[in-house]
Amino acid sequence: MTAVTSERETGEREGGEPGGGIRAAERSALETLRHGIRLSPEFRRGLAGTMVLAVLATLGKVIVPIAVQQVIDRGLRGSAPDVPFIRNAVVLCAVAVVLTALAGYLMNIRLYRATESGLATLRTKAFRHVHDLSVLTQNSERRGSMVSRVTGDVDQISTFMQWGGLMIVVAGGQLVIATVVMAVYSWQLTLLVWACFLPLVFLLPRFQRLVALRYTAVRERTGDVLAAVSESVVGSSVIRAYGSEDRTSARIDDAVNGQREAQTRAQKVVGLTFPITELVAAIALAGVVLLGVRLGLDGTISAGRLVAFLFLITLFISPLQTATEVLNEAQNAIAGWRRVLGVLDSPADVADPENGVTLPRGPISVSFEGVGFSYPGGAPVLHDVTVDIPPRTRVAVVGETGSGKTTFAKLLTRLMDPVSGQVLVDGVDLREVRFSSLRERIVMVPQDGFLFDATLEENIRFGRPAAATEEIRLALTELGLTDWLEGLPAGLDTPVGQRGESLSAGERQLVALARAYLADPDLLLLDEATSAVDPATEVRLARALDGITRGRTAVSIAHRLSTAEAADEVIVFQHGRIIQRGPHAELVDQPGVYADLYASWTSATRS
Ligand SMILES: Nc1ncnc2c1ncn2[C@@H]1O[C@H](COP(=O)(O)OP(=O)(O)OP(=O)(O)O)[C@@H](O)[C@H]1O
Repeated sequence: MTAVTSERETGEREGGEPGGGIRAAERSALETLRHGIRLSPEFRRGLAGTMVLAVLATLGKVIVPIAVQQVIDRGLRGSAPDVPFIRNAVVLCAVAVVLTALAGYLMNIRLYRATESGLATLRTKAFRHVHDLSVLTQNSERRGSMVSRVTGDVDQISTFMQWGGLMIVVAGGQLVIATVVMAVYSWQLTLLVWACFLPLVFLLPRFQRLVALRYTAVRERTGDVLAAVSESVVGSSVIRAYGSEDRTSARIDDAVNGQREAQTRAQKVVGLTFPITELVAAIALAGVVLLGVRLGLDGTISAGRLVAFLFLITLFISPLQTATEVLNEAQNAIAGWRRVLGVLDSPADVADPENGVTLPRGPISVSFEGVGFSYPGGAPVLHDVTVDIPPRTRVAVVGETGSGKTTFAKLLTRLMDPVSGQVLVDGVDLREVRFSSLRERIVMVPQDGFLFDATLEENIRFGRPAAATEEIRLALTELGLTDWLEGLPAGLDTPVGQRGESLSAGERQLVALARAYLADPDLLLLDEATSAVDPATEVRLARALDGITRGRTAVSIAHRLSTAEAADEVIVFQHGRIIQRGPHAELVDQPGVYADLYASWTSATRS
């Protein structure tokens, strides 16, 4: 069970905790569980009934030893067996066994139902919250970790809640009830049994720590395998192009072997639990037989009680045999809870305002007033940016790499909020605008717009889910893309593949533009793609860009300065400040950053 759990893990464990994760890591195991159950109250639903069934299932297990004792001591005591008594005892045993099995089954069903609905709530809450987190929290290195938290980590909790948690309840009850019955039969033999098992009870947690350590190594090695395999799959074209298949295979082989060895080392320790508990049980049995016979000869214990004792000892063994695994699972589950709660506790730093403003439709104006921004823990990347963009103006934002252009665009779409100053649309602070209104009026087309594994039509419709096929066709016609559409094998029904891999980079941009055009925003932000495209697509892109920006306020992060040439105004960024502003024709004649950028761009494109 543990091994399976470990293999499901992704290797992305403790690292990359979002802000709240630190708090979550400080919580004690009990607090973590309490907090988790508060967030998904379904876990508690019907718990009292489940506990009653657990007690019944456990009680049922001691009925057989008690019946055996009664049959031997009372049914077989006289010169002739008391057949009716024995028959009643057998029937009672049969009923008890059936009822125990039934109670166990019902308890399982109830437990599964409660844990599954609790986990479903947890998953939904975690996924929703991931969407609420700003881009600051969701930077690329953390996205994978977020996904593993809401999938693998929740699965880990699930394994424990449905198996380990139950084992703790049943096994704990089994130990208590068996001890009580044994003590009633003979306190001397009970002491003997506990004396044999007590060292094991102290030893098991230490043992479990060793198991946990070995499984940590397994998880690390599993992470290596995943990293090696995913890198080789993602980079398969580069690997083939450079003929480095052998090196890649060797890396994968090493990782797989490392995981196999770690897994074997872990299993060696886990496998020890069984023989050790068996050995202790055998010693206890031998001791009980020896001492029991002496007590029997003294007349202190009856034959029936002694035999029942031997049965009761077996009730001891199973919980102890699985204790190492259960403890390990409990530890994994608590770690899983901590990581999931870490996601849920990360504050959504860009919040939808309560009673937010809905902006009326129509041409939009933008103002940045003394805006400053720095990424968490980083140096300021925008300094006192002040700029006005009148409605229906086409603005090109240019600057060297890392000068702050994308940060400017992210602030304008409220993917994050400024550290100082404010961003206004139509005179309203962005922080006061209702999310739905904001997303309707302002659309950003990123460099590589994400395409879903669906048809071209479905991908374009993402801009406006209610759009009819004819409207999608019309949008493509208005953007001058009819010839492109007709050239595609299945027209609008062409599948684009995962992330749009069946299309060229330029075609993916065309789809992203058509999607934005269909959304019909009043302010359009374009992060122009840097990848080179073929001349025919270049012409189509230019045509589509012209069509999409016409009559709107449009801000383009221009990597090709032809976009700046066509814009009404150019804004030049350097080191997070606006250092030049004006039409291309004016700026290109002034000595300065823009003229230099333009000169190097023209020489690069002409060479
Ligand atoms: N998520 C982030 N976390 C920390 N720092 C960041 C992050 N994103 C960008 N930066 C830093 O902010 C600065 C401005 O980056 P920005 O992406 O705005 O520049 P840019 O002008 O758009 O660059 P490019 O043309 O290469 O896209 C850079 O120094 C960059 O390293």
